[in-house]
Amino acid sequence: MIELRNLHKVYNTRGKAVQALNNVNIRINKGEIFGVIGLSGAGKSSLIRCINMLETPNSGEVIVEGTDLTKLKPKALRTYRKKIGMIFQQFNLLMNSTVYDNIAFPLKIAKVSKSEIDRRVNELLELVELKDKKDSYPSQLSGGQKQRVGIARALANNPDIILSDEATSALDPTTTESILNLLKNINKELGITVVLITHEMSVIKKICDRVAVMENGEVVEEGSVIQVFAKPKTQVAKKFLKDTITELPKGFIAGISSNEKILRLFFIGDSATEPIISNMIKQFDIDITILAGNIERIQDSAVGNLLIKIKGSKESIASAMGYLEKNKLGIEVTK
Ligand SMILES: Nc1ncnc2c1ncn2[C@@H]1O[C@H](COP(=O)(O)OP(=O)(O)OP(=O)(O)O)[C@@H](O)[C@H]1O
Repeated sequence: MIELRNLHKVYNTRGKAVQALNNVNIRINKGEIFGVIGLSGAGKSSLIRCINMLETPNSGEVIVEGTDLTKLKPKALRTYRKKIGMIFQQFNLLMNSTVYDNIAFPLKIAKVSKSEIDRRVNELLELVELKDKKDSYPSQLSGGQKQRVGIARALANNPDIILSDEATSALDPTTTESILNLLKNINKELGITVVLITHEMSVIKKICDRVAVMENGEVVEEGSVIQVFAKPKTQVAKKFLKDTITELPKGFIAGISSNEKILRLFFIGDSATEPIISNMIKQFDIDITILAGNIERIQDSAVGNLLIKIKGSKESIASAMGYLEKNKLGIEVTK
C-alpha cells in the first residue's frame, strides 16, 4: 500500500514560490490501478515523482509498504527505489543502446550477473512482445514499441509498483489501447500496483480502479472510477467528463414554471437498464420530459446520466424523487 500523508511541495524559482502540492492525502491499495487526473499544472507530475522521491516533498510522509521514504538515507532510498519502476511520456530510452541493452541497464546497475541479465531480458522481451527487436535501436522503433521497451525496463528489477507519467500521451489511440492493455495485464498477472497520471479521462476509464482528481495542487475529488463517472462532484471533474455529462442550453432553466423541476439522474449498474422511469410515471401523478441523456459502459458497469423535466404538484414530485432515491439513483436538482 502507498500512503501519501499531508504532502506539501513548493518550488522556489528566482525568488518566486510555486505551491505544486498542497496537503495531499491519498491511499493507494496494493494491486490496484490508481489514476490521477488534472489539468496542466495541477500537480500530477510533482505528486507521482514524490512517490519514488524523484522530488522531495517539503513536508509530509510518503509511506510505501509501511516505510516512510522521506526518512530514508540516500543508500536505503536507492535500494528501496528498485521496488518502484517508472515509465515516461517521452520514453527516456538510451538512444545509443539497443533494446536489449536498454532493458539490461537497470540490472547492470544492480550488479546482476550476466547470465541472469540475459535470462531476465529475454523473459521481458517476450512479455512485451519485442523479441524480434532486441538488437534494434530506439530510433528504429515506433512510439508504441519504445514504450514497450520502457515498460520492460521498468519491470527489470521485479518492482511492486509501476509509476506511469503520461505514458500514452504521445501515442495514437490504437497504440494507446495496446499499451493500456499491457499495463492492465502486468497489473493482473504480476500483481503490480500501477499509479498513473494523465489528462485524459479515456485512460482512467479504460484501466483504473480508482481515481483522484487534482486542481491547484490539491486532491479535490477521489473515488472509484465508476462513482466519479456516475456522479462527479467538482467542476473540474465535470469538465473532464464533458463528453459524458449532458448540459442544458443556456437560459433553459429560466423558462421553468413553479410546478416543474429539472433533475439530473445518475445511474450505476443495473439501475441504468431497469425501467425505473416508466414505473415512476405509472405510480405517481407526474409528467416527465426527457431532455438529454447518456449511458455508457465503464469496465463492466452501465453508467449514465439523464436530464429530465418533471411536472406535477409539490407532493407528487417529492414522492417521485423519493422513489428514485429508493431505487439507488443519484439525483441532483438543477438550479
Ligand atoms: N522543477 C520545477 N520548478 C519550478 N516550478 C515547477 C517545477 N516543476 C513543476 N513546477 C510548477 O509546479 C506546478 C505543478 O506542476 P506539475 O508539473 O506537477 O503539474 P502537472 O499537473 O503534472 O502538469 P502537466 O500536465 O502540464 O505536466 C506548476 O505550476 C509548475 O509550473
